[in-house]
Amino acid sequence: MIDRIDHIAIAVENLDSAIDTWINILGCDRSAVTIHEVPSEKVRAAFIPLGQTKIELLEPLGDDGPIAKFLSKNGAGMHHIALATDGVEADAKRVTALGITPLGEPSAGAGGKKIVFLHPRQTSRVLVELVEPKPDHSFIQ
Ligand SMILES: CC[C@H](C(=O)O)C(=O)SCCNC(=O)CCNC(=O)[C@H](O)C(C)(C)COP(=O)(O)OP(=O)(O)OC[C@H]1O[C@@H](n2cnc3c(N)ncnc32)[C@H](O)[C@@H]1OP(=O)(O)O
Ligand SMILES: [Co+2]
Repeated sequence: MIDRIDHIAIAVENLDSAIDTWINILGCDRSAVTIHEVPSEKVRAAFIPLGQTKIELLEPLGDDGPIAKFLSKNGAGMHHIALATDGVEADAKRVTALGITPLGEPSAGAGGKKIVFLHPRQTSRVLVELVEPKPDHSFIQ
């Protein structure tokens, strides 16, 4: 069941300067930021904790991949909203029955959490990521 926003994601050209911007806006220490490279998504991600949710900053790894393509078309900006669920497979099946197509099978996202995306054409043109936090919450960020 989906029960909260896990993170709000922003595509950025330069991760380090975006981290500086957002830790200043949020008034948090840089030591609270966790950075993950996820080659399968061709992205380097920084998570900044914000109460029960996070800001995710995404910089492309290389010239191809979803973030590179998004930036080349739109420049930096809001990229997706991630919703936390205790069962990503069950929710992917549930939304499929509603006619919303998951983009592929659930796979490992940042920190090894199980993720799947839904096509924005079927979700009010907002890219939605379903994310299943690890049971031991070993990867809070
Ligand atoms: C490190 C993992 C991390 C985590 O949280 O753990 C991540 O979040 S990884 C984030 C990067 N990975 C992804 O984004 C994977 C899912 N995305 C995709 O599969 C594609 O980006 C897709 C299918 C959304 C779009 O790819 P496509 O090649 O079809 O791009 P187009 O530019 O042709 O777009 C088609 C259509 O979709 C609209 N679109 C694209 N991106 C977005 C977006 N971020 N938000 C809303 N809408 C989007 C685009 O405008 C086109 O619409 P159209 O009706 O054709 O004008
Ligand atoms: Co994400």
